[in-house]
Amino acid sequence: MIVTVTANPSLDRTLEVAGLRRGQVHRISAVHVQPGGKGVNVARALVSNGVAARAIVPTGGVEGRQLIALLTDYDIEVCQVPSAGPVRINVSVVEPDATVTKLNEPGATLSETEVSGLLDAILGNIADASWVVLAGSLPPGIDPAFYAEVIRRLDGRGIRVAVDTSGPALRAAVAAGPALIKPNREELEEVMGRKLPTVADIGDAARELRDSGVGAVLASLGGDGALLVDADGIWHAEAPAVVRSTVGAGDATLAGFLAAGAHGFSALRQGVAWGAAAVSLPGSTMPRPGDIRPESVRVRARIDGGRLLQAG
Ligand SMILES: Nc1ncnc2c1ncn2[C@@H]1O[C@H](COP(=O)(O)OP(=O)(O)O)[C@@H](O)[C@H]1O
Ligand SMILES: O=P(O)(O)OC[C@H]1O[C@](O)(COP(=O)(O)O)[C@@H](O)[C@@H]1O
Repeated sequence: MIVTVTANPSLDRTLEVAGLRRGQVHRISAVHVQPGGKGVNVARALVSNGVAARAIVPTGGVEGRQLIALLTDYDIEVCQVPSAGPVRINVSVVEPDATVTKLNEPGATLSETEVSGLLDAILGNIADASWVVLAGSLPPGIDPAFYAEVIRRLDGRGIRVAVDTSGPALRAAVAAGPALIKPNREELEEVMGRKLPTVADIGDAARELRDSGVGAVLASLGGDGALLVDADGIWHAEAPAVVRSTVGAGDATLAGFLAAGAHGFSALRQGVAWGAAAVSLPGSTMPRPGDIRPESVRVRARIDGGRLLQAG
């Protein structure tokens, strides 16, 4: 069982438009409304590929009820933590060249009681977990060290923790030594406090994080694929894709990596295959087995030191 925690879930509206122009009226050509938030997406990707997942989510308001209704389409065990404020709505605007503009709400403030309800829900629903995935931003009202606190509470219980978040929450989580983090390039640059223009720079940063106590770093690099540094080595992998929507691609990558054992180049291959499949699907649609092509992924153990990453 893989348990995901999404402290700040969302209803994701992906709008397809011919071209975004500030200050103009736009006619939308297609709308996708999907359950969202990073841990929710990881759980959707896992169950879509036959891996058992439980999603822990605070749910409030009409939007929370809609989120739960949309999740009934998936075979996910959902653990709801009642909250007074509504689940946020995040809007992504996708243009024909696959440029994505994301408008993410902060989310409703969680009260102290709701935060301790969330912590209790996590601690009470992980006995059968091999992995706990702490994913996405924290809503207002939660201490940025919340994920770090969960990592410390799970220490010594034989449960591995993966973290996919950003900013101060990621920095605090890194200091608590999780088994795995899945930053994208921007998040990694933020945590390192420096620019990382090349694949080699990403590898150096990932090694430094491992030296500081993080078990493994799976850095997703958009069109440049992903780089893994774990106890056994370093690999870079990428796959060609016809890009339609990148929303949720990082979540699909993390799900594929965990589903494949979360270790070494074969798990990296699956992660990149799931990410490449996700970008070819509309909205934040998670790939199913028929969409995923691990044979199209090229994995290298030698890092092309000078290779500049695409502008992102
Ligand atoms: N333009 C692209 N072409 C091919 N694959 C892509 C592209 N953008 C993203 N991907 C795939 O999706 C994965 C996750 O994308 P990324 O943008 O790094 O994550 P996040 O969604 O977390 O920001 C990448 O590792 C890659 O496999
Ligand atoms: O919690 P955050 O950082 O605001 O991100 C939430 C958004 O990220 C997503 O999980 C998509 O994530 P990625 O595109 O990074 O994989 C959306 O479902 C959601 O709207």
